[in-house]
Amino acid sequence: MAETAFLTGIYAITDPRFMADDTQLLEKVESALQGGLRLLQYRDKTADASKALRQARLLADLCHSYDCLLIINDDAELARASLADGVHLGQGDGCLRHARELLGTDALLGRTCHSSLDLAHQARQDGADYLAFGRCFVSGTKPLAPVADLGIFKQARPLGLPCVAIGGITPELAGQVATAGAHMIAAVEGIFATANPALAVRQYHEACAPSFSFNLNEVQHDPLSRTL
Ligand SMILES: Cc1ncc(COP(=O)(O)OP(=O)(O)O)c(N)n1
Ligand SMILES: Cc1ncsc1CCOP(=O)(O)O
Ligand SMILES: [Mg+2]
Repeated sequence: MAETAFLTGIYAITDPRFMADDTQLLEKVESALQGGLRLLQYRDKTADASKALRQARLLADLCHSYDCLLIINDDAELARASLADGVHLGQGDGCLRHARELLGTDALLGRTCHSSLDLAHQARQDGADYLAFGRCFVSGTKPLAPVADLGIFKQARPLGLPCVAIGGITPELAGQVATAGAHMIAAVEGIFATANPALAVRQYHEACAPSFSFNLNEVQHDPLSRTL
């Protein structure tokens, strides 16, 4: 039977604090994939260009063998060179239109909007495929990120784009974030600081799945909403 794919679910983000070398990176990510992860971001603010390219290529191969999409943080050129599926750009990371020109119409482009509907409108106009709001809670990974109230997800609904929640979201807190209207839950520590990323991904899914299916009704533009 034909299946339909949507930009929804758990969005895991790598962090070199929890995967010290290539072997640990691949082991931790493969565990998350075995738990059902279908969206991963490669994020390493400390990597030099050669490490970033090597690891992004390794992750692209691994993710694609599990039908998982790979997004690269900050760097559209790295996304192109590693055959990743898209790029996540914050407000200081360059222009979405340039990323679209570089990566093409099929690429997934994500934009950080903090807690701002104005930034969200701008991102949609510039061609974003999803919007990210946060941090939602206290985050050890990015403690100084601007705070977003969970009310932002209802306010962003009329934009018709899939919305990601990020920042301090544990499996215990994930249910309320999904109920608030997020389509995706992004997490670093909640998945990769644990000894068992597969279990963590399953716990997030259990907490969020019913709300995720409900929230999808509102999405007008989802680049993945196609029949496979
Ligand atoms: C899914 C997702 N949402 C937000 C961010 C943060 O991006 P940015 O504001 O550019 O901050 P850094 O991650 O670059 O520190 C993200 N990476 N992913
Ligand atoms: C990159 C980023 N942007 C806002 S909060 C955050 C960190 C998310 O990590 P964690 O899930 O460990 O709080
Ligand atoms: Mg960034």
